[in-house]
Amino acid sequence: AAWVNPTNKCWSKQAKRNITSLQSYKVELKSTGRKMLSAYQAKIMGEKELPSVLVFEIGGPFGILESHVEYLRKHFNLVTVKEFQRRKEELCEKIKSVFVFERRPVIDRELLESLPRLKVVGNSGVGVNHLDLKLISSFGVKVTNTPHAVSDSTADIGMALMLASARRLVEGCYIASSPDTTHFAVDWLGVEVTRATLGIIGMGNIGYKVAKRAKAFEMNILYHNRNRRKEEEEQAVGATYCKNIDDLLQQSDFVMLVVNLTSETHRLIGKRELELMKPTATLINISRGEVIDQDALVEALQNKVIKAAALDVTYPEPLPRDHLLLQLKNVIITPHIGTATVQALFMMTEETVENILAALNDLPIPSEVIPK
Ligand SMILES: O=CC(=O)O
Repeated sequence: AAWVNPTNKCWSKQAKRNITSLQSYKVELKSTGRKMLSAYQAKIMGEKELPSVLVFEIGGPFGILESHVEYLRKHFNLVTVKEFQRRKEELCEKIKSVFVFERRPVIDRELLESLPRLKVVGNSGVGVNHLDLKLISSFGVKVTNTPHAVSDSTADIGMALMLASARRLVEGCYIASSPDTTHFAVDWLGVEVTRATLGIIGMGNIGYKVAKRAKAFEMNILYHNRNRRKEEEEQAVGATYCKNIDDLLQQSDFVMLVVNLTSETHRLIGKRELELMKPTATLINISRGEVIDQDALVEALQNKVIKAAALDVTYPEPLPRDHLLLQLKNVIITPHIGTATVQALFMMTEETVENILAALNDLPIPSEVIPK
């Protein structure tokens, strides 16, 4: 029987969904993506079978979500790590891509050496600090990520942490549900986010989405970024550029970290930076734990150098149960849930599929990560 390309049907539906749901991705899809989608179809039609893609596992706490499997199988022949290990000789010549979610599967030299036809590592997520980009690239393999799919949900978590910390939401939940509570006293107060100063460090896709949200809270927005944003982009969200991070730290009521973890941002916030912050300020981290010197942060929180911290990321994750950060009342910690929404996870899968297909078909890749 003739091989029927299952991507055909799915792309048109998919393209429509992308265009309505991926706000900032819209622009890219319109200019390049739409053309690319039909180009994929043309190219893929010429192939006899779907490309084989290695995934960690299907289902389970660390595997591909069951609800994504059907979609992925429309584009790829999925090979789990276990299956690959069992049938290595036969499969190693077939696998052209690895779909990575968080650290799974680990891409090390041994794996790279065992996959001679590997062309692309598709990371489902924006942060690629867990990938050795130089090593991967030395095998002639490309790396892609999903900066668009993650931006709304991660910006939302930044806002949620800022609001929860400012209004002492976690303490409030405890008081409301504690058996010891007999009446609601107003003997502790939060602070308002409205019209406060927010300093955003890292003004990429996510940082900019945070700024958009903060504008609705009438916040005074400062930002620092390697590259200054265009004037019209600054004006659209009312953000002021701080070339010097120190200025931002000194002026902000809330400092939000939204940078990628690189050698330049590793321990970006240490003792000196915490001391520059206001004693009334809150530090929010939605990037990677290693951007902060955690020991310095514990000390600053204990000594009231800053008022509070709200962290979606730490090192390690999870923290050891006796870690001091878990014992401080002025700290909120969430379990790295920036992208943990139904929508974000599916869009990440979609964006990864598009990246992988583009790479496998020698087409422009929507989100390629180039090693520096
Ligand atoms: O942490 C989440 C991501 O890197 O997308």
